[in-house]
Amino acid sequence: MTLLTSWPDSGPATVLRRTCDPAEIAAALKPLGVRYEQWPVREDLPHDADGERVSAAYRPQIDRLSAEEGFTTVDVLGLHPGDDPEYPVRAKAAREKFLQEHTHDDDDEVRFFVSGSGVFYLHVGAEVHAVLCERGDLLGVPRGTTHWFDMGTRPSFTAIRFFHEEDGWIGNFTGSAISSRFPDFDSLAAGHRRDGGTV
Ligand SMILES: CSCCC(=O)/C(O)=C/O
Ligand SMILES: [Fe+2]
Ligand code: NI
Repeated sequence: MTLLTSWPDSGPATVLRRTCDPAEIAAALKPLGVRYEQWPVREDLPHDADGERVSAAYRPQIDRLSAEEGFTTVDVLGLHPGDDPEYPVRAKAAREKFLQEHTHDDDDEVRFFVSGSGVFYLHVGAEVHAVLCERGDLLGVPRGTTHWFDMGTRPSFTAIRFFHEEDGWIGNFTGSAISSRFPDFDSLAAGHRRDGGTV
């Protein structure tokens, strides 16, 4: 189950909202201009399937969303523990990059989780909304939204990323250390599992 947790941006001592209900999550995110929906998952796909297999498996959904929203570029980003000796270095570098609060000023951030999980933290107005996404979740965050992303200390996810721009991922970092003051992926996922969640 997906988990949405909201706090004031002053810190996580007060929880403003905590829900696993997909309809509640979609309704809470809608006023922020954020699209949240769940797509049927391809159970036949290995969790660490390569980009070509992922694109082929989700081709109808990719084509439909691209036509609907005018996306011109789609890529598949995957990171899974396995035999790759480079995994620890790649995982650390990727985590550090996305953990810094940033915006994408020229493009929306639209991601579909093919497997695994990760947390998007949306810093909107005076609140922070953490969306713990898992397989089957589509999140669409409008350009200019201040956010960060945590994949945890042992990242395992594959996501399809949709872009309007050929340049792909361009982040503008705010320089804020806010991400260090909020529960990280490991802690949110552990709490969610204690409550019976599957992430
Ligand atoms: C789940 S896709 C990797 C994260 C990403 O692309 C991004 O922009 C995070 O803020
Ligand atoms: Fe981002
Ligand atoms: Ni869950």
